[in-house]
Amino acid sequence: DQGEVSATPQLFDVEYLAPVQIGTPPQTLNLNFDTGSSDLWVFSSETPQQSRGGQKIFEIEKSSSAQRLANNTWAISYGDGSRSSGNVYLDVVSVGGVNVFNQAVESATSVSSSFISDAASSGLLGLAFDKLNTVKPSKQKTFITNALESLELGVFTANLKKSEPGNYNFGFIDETEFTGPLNYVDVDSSDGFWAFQATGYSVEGASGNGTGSPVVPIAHNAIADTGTTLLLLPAGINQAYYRQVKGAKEDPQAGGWTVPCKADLPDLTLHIGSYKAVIPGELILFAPIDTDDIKTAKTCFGGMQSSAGMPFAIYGDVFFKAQFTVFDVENGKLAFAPK
Ligand SMILES: N#Cc1c(N)n[nH]c1N1CCCC1
Repeated sequence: DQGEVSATPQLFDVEYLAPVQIGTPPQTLNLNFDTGSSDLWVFSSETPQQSRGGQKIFEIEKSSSAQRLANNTWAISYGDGSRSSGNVYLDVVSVGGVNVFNQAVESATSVSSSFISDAASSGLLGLAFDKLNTVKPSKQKTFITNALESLELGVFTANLKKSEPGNYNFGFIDETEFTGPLNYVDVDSSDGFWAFQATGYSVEGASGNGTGSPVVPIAHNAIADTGTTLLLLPAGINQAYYRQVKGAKEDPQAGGWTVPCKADLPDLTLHIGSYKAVIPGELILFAPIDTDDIKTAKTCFGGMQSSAGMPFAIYGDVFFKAQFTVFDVENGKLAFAPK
């Protein structure tokens, strides 16, 4: 079996939503596919009215195949301080035609403010490792773990795009979505994340001769996380990069590095083993912070920020807009390729 779903960016590419069918008859909800967590949770008929902000909800009572997983609950909190919790059901879940029966569908009875105010997202579909699932007392499996035996190839892939829909594929690798060979890297899933080792970076134009700075070996542990918007890297990489940008500054008021919206940003190359992952400078220009009109805005937030204080760097959506990525569940590997 195999399937493909669109991944549609919300305003300023802050998150990407994909359609998921849940229950019988199928109810389609747009969920945030998150390779940084392992719970599939939804706004539902159990979510208090006061905690809804216009999201489409999963109407549990309308699904003839929904079964309560008695005496089990879930509660999750994310790195940005957001959190949600509730009850657990088993039901049929389909993504791009890939069907999983008896998938744990976690129904929210409580959600924090940032979820309430995100009207477009009906919840999350976790794609990290089962170890991170929060259901207690019986930890549940992710959609991809449950789907694995039915998939042609034990993989899923991410092909996100700047300001236009991309896609997630399940069970196959579409060679038309990338160029050149796939570069495989080892994954350490012992903490439940798609964690890997990056070996350094270089900044185009840094040496002034256009061939880019020498590789600076700031090796760092990183996770591949589609649920994070930006590229969060060691402070030293941020300093070396933004020092090349006239008008860039680290502004605690803004929450990090800002650049003039008209800046011509250099490319950033992330060295992963022998692979050079090039992040085009224009992807490191993120949302305007002084107005909502990018045409007149003067100051923009940087698409790369510091991971200082975090246990690892986080390769978020900015990275996946530049690099086609294979999440090889079968072999516990990641693979990257330019697009
Ligand atoms: N913070 C954070 C975070 C992350 N590292 N992966 N997914 C996250 N979220 C999903 C929905 C809210 C935050």
